Amino acid sequence: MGTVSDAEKKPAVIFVLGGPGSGKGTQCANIVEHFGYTHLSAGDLLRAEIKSGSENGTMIQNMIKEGKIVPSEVTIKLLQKAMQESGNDKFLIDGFPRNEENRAAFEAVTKIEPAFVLFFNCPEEEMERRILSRNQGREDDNIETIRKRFNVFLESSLPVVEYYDSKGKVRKIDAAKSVEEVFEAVKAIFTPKEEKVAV
Ligand SMILES: Nc1ncnc2c1ncn2[C@@H]1O[C@H](COP(=O)(O)OP(=O)(O)O)[C@@H](O)[C@H]1O
Ligand SMILES: Nc1ccn([C@@H]2O[C@H](COP(=O)(O)OP(=O)(O)O)[C@@H](O)[C@H]2O)c(=O)n1
Ligand SMILES: [Mg+2]
Repeated sequence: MGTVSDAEKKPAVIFVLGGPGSGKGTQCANIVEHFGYTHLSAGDLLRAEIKSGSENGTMIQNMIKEGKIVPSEVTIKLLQKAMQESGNDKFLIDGFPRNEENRAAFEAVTKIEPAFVLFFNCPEEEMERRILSRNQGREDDNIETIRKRFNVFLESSLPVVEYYDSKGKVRKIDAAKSVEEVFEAVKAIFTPKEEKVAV
């Protein structure tokens, strides 16, 4: 505990960001299959926390319904627990950090810097279409909440992407294409250069 060897064992983290409906979850599932990462969706962890009947459940549910961002203390605890339980040492953290508070708190608490940020760039009309046909029974996938989530994305989440961009850490993907085409672009980022076949 707290030794140098612990510091050496810091897990590899990739933040997967993009607006609601940009395809983060879909592409993370593909990356898991091909590259052995563990996928941790902050939204999925928060929804599981509601279902578990936790004391924070009602607060989380209300915030999700309003498209607001849950205090990072709650979300980071869930992420840390899932990381420990996974037994893996490489993670796709999907939908987090969603604002500056998420970002700064994660860094302060875990001391982990992401290897890079995978950013799915998609026009709002396309994201809206996708969410409205997602059919996962989510309480926030209605037009009223979607509009609020888009505003939060523009005002709070994009600045986080810009912060990492200023550090040269953003790998931006055109997410408006088909699932297959987007995954081709994703694969190019995850495949080490020496393994790429020259053409
Ligand atoms: N490239 C794509 N083209 C069309 N539909 C997509 C694409 N990627 C994902 N979808 C669909 O759009 C919806 C939102 O995708 P999802 O992966 O849940 O996005 P996010 O996690 O960013 O909100 C899902 O119903 C998914 O099947
Ligand atoms: N870091 C995060 C991620 C999600 N959330 C909440 O969970 C909701 C759904 O997040 P999600 O990542 O599952 O949504 P999508 O971008 O996948 O559509 C967000 O709108 C927030 O209310 C949060 O509070 N903090
Ligand atoms: Mg998602």
